Amino acid sequence: MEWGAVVVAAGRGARMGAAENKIYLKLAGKTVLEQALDAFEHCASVDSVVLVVGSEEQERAAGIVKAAGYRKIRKIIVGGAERQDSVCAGLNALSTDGALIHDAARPLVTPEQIAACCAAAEEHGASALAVPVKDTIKVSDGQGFIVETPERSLLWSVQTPQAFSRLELLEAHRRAREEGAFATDDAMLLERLGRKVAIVQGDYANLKITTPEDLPVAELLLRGRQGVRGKEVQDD
Ligand SMILES: Nc1ccn([C@@H]2O[C@H](COP(=O)(O)OP(=O)(O)OP(=O)(O)O)[C@@H](O)[C@H]2O)c(=O)n1
Ligand SMILES: C[C@](O)(CO)[C@H](O)COP(=O)(O)O
Repeated sequence: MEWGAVVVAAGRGARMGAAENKIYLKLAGKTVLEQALDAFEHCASVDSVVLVVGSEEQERAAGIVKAAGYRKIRKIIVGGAERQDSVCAGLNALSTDGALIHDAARPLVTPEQIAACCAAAEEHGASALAVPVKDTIKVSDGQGFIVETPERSLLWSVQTPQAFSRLELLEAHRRAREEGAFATDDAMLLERLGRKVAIVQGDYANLKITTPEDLPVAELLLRGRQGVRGKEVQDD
């Protein structure tokens, strides 16, 4: 199957509290956005990429893409008010049968994880990268009291990339819009239609840059990888 990726970067990064969109912050010498795009550029399963950016940020993103020399980025388009709107805009701009959805805010994704999501979606119809939950999770009553403790062995913390048939995901987005459903990820839009989404076990390191304390952790992990790659080159 031919795979295209929608990389969504049109958020504001309000929880980061930085002066600019968090995806333009630097991590290990590159922007968060470039770290994420690098993985898609280096993944043999991916043919093309649509980058979805904020309305004021098209020029800046185009500059970054040009300077980095990415060959797979076909379009840079403007996103919407919610992540769901940005993904939908990206899906409409993509032309491949398979659609990978990825948050630009996850700079630690690897080409291997992307390829694993494509393979699982080819086998099962749809897939999402996820890691088993480490903490005990509580459900609250919304007023500060615990009401329930779900069985932890069944809980997964879902990440991106998530992989789908492009037309099936577009249809799920259309249904969600029509029915006023709001989802924080794309797997949820298929779940609500009773479709199966396979879990691909990922890595705790594929964190989402959300709040300021995520930055030093991601920097350390990325520098560690660069160190390993540097050593591999020396050993060759
Ligand atoms: N309208 C939006 C909202 C989010 N995103 C993207 O979706 C990803 C995950 O969203 P999140 O981490 O919530 O990013 P922000 O919305 O930027 O953060 P915040 O909620 O703190 O403002 C990010 O890559 C973000 O750029 C997007 O493309 N369009
Ligand atoms: C899709 C996602 O990365 C899964 O963990 C996440 O839900 C997106 O971030 P948001 O903070 O919920 O917008």
